[in-house]
Amino acid sequence: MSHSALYKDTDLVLSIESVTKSFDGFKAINDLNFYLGEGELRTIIGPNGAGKSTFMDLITGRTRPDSGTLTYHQSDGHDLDLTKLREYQINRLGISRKFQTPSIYQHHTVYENIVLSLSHDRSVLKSLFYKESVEDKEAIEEVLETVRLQDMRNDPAGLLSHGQKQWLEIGMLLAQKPRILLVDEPAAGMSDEETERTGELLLSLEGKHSIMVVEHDMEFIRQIARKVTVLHQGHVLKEGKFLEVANDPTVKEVYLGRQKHD
Ligand SMILES: Nc1ncnc2c1ncn2[C@@H]1O[C@H](COP(=O)(O)OP(=O)(O)OP(=O)(O)O)[C@@H](O)[C@H]1O
Repeated sequence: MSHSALYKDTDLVLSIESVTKSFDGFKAINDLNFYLGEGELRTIIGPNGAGKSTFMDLITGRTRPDSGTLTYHQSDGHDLDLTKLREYQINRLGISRKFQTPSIYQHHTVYENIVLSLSHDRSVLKSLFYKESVEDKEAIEEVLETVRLQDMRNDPAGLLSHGQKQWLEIGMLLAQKPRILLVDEPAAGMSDEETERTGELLLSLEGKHSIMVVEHDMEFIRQIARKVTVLHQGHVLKEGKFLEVANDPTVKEVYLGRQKHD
């Protein structure tokens, strides 16, 4: 690709250019251009139906674009065309997604859940016989500390609060050391205190992973906002700092105004 030298200089992990995706003739994603930097924490907002989920689906290979390019810039400087890869291959490259509903093993302890996520074999039974290496143990300790679940390590995951379950799942993904982490409405259903802690957690990941957070809660976005991307009708309407975006008349009209009416 002619641009790759430029991309390396600017330390991008992902370049999305002119991407369009239609469902039954309706453009859920319409000429989307988007760039994600190494280690950046990006928030994606937009009204219902703006195309946020489809956008995430395109990155993870769950959905294929009709046209346009999705380029993953590997740390060794080589570019990969994500549209040519299957979902599991994209995941193996280090692109992970945290869905809203946690998929943890309720009857296993917090610690075991992280061990399970570390093992490359997908079978639960085999994973339980998986013996962690010294490095694995260190990595697990680091994850437990990051998600602040050290004291709950021996508790069955099913006994955790809603917020703690969400953090555990983020921890399970972190144990796999993703380069890009996509997080879908992490604060949904959380108490104010849990929401704030989730914000602190995401902020602590900045610089270590490239993170994209899709979120609706404006207070939460204000807490974690660095660069904010506003999606509208499958296209980037505005990108910038929280206040720039929040005070933009067009954004207010399509997003904030509509939310007020809702
Ligand atoms: N598989 C599909 N088949 C048909 N239409 C779809 C499909 N997926 C999404 N759409 C349509 O594309 C548009 C964008 O949907 P998408 O779920 O990506 O938006 P969103 O921003 O995530 O919305 P929300 O905030 O409500 O979750 C919507 O109008 C939706 O109805």
